[in-house]
Formats: sequence, C-alpha cells, structure tokens
Amino acid sequence: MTTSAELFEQACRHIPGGVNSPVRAFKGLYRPPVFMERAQGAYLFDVEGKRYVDYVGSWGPMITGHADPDVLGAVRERLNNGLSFGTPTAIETTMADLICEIMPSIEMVRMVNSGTEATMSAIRLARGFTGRDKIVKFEGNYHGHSDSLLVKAGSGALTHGEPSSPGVPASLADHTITLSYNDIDEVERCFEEIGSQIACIIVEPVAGNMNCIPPAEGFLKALRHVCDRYQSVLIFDEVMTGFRVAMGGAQAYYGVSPDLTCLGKIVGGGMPVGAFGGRSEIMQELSPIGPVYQAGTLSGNPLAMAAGVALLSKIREPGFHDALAQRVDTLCNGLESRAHEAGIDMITQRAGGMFGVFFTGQRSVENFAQATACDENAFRRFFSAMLEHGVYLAPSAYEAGFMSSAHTPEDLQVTLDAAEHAFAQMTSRV
Ligand SMILES: N[C@H](C=O)CCC(=O)O
Repeated sequence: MTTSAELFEQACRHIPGGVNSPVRAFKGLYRPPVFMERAQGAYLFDVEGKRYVDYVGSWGPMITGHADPDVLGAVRERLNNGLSFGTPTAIETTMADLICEIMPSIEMVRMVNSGTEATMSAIRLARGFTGRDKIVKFEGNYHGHSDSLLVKAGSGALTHGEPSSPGVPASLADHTITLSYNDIDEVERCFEEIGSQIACIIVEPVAGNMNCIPPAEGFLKALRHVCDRYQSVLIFDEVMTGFRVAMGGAQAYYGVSPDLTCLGKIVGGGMPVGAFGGRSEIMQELSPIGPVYQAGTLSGNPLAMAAGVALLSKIREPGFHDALAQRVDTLCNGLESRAHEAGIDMITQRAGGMFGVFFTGQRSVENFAQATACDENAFRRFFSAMLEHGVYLAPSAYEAGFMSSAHTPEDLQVTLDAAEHAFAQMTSRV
C-alpha cells in the first residue's frame, strides 16, 4: 500500500507544493496532506483505507454528500452522448431557467467554469456597464484568484500568509479599494470621497473565506443603499453561500437583492462550474449583444450542467435547508459545550449549512482583524487531533465548514466524541 506521505513526496516532484490548489497542502500543519481514494455520503476514505467524517465537502459543492446517486445518474445518462460540443445545448437553458427561478434577482445568467471566472467576469461587466475602474472589496473576502481581486484576500492566500499576491501589477491593484468587513461607516466615508469613480462593491454576504463571519445587522442593506445612491453595481459573491445558507442563497436569507450574483460550487454538483447573472439591463452589455467580452470553450458543458441541474432540483425539496441548519446547530452547540467543559476558549458562528470554529475568548468575530487575532496554534492542534480521530476539517483556520444532508446523527456524535478527545489532548499539552 502506498501511503499519503509517499504519494505527497512523488507529487512534489512535478506539481508545485504537491497540490493543484494551495489550501490542500496542509502547510503549517506539520504533516503531509492526506491523499483520498474515494468518497461516499458524509465520508472520505484515504489511500490507506481510513474513513473520515468530512466537513469540507470538496469545499462546498457536496451538499447532499459525496457520490450522490441522483447526480451520478444524471451524468451517466448524458455521458454516452459525448463530453463537449462547443455549441448551444438545451440543458444550458434548463440550467439558466432554474437559476433565475431560484434567485429572482438574476434575470439573465451566463455559465462559466469556476467561481474565479464568475467574479472576474462580473467585475469586468460592472466596469463596462458603469464606465468606471475602481472596485471595492473587503479585507479577508476571497473572490478567486484573478488579479483585481487578489488583494488582501482570504482563503489560501491568507492561510499561507500572502493575502496580496506578488504578480498583481501595482497599477491594477490601485483600482481595488479594500475596506473592513462589516464596517459600514468606512464604506460610506469611501463613497463620499470617490463614490462617482467606483464601479462596484463585491462582497461575500457571509465571509466564508476567513472562517465563517456572517454580516452584521444591516450591513448588506447599507451596501445596497450606498450602491443605489452612487449608481455603483452591488455584486454578491455567492459562490459559497448560494443554495447553501438557503435555497435562494444569502440574498434570500438576509433579504437583500444584489445587481449581480456570482455562483459556483453547488451549481455544478461537483463539476467545475461557475455562473454570474443579475439584472437584464447589466447582463445585456455582454457580448454578443453588448460590447463587454467574456467567453469560454467549455462553458455550459453538458455533463457539468447535468450534474448541477440534478443537484439543484434535489435540494429544492421543502425543509431541506432547515434540516441542514439544524444539523449545524447540533454540531456547533455540541462543540461549544465540550470546549467550555474542557476550559478552552472557542466559539462557533453559523449561517444555514455552513459554520466556523474560532479559538478566541471574544464573544463574536466580525472582521479580518478579529479573525486573524484568533489562536492559530490552538486551531492546528484541534485540526490534527480531529484528523487522528477520523474527522476531516478544512486544513486552515480561515475556511468555513460545510454540512451535508448525508451527515447522520451518528456522524455528528462521532464528531463530538472526537472533539472531546481533541480538547482533552489540547489541554493536556498546554
Ligand atoms: N476557499 C476556497 C474556495 O472557496 C478553497 C478552495 C481552494 O482554494 O482550492
């Protein structure tokens, strides 16, 4: 049997850092990443045969668990027709209709291949529509790895200590204004000064790329008002939150409509898919009807559409998201009470089917400064102990956890038992 450590060594020969996305590398966790062999329901199975209860869910898409038979069946059914045609196909319209029905703020939508493409394209469209260059984003929000957006970013960039990446021209980064998440006064001050130059605000309506930070009361509404006042475009990056915090995404959950929405993860059912859409007036600026260019050889790929349509159709069932949130509550309440009993400063934050664990004595974590002030060492010890006890959490203190409908009460109990062991180990080493 080849171990994860051996596979990692082999991978590092020809793949930078041995991984195809940095967050997978377990950097700073004092051990090589675990190589997985297969996944089923709530579980991952590694190459050495060990089973893990999984709360990463491929970073979000696996909301009904891994290898969902309905999603696999939909892909199988299409497979023999061919992989990709580079022509329109009817299932792209099925997908567009479904998205527009589920998220009424989206009147027109275009499919792309990843969340990064979705946000990058939405920014270009907002700039083209308004004729302005400057964009506002928030510190610790991550919108993929395109140049304009890789400034003071969260996710892997933050995990690896480089929230702003070399390789982004300073002249381009100059157009990106980064403000503090949840600080509406700062947003208002910025717009009072240069509002007429700002094309858009892009925001994660729940900041899931610096752990899990819900919006402060009134924050999203205030962004809506500011954008209306200055005719800037409000973009919700719902790559993570879309179809997860509620079927209609964070915009339904918090009752605020953006002008444009970026989607990814669940919309592709586990295949590489993204989408961006919104008000027709803006979307009609896109080529071939408008002048803003955006394209993709594999965009709207029929297999990917089949997977996405099958998953979206399945999770529309009434009660699905309430049950998911209920599981998150059971898990988070259980973690908090066990940490409390062990005398460990730890809190959880939640939004529908996503959650975060913070090692802090604070009562809540609301922004980048507070998130980065949490005890990363405690997180590392917790992560390692949980892994040892068969629970796979995101290997970073800055990533949200994801629940699926495949997680059973027994899986949650296994997780809470593992946490009890982990907290005991942590206190015995302090
Ligand atoms: N937080 C990232 C995406 O949402 C994690 C996935 C990745 O960067 O590979």
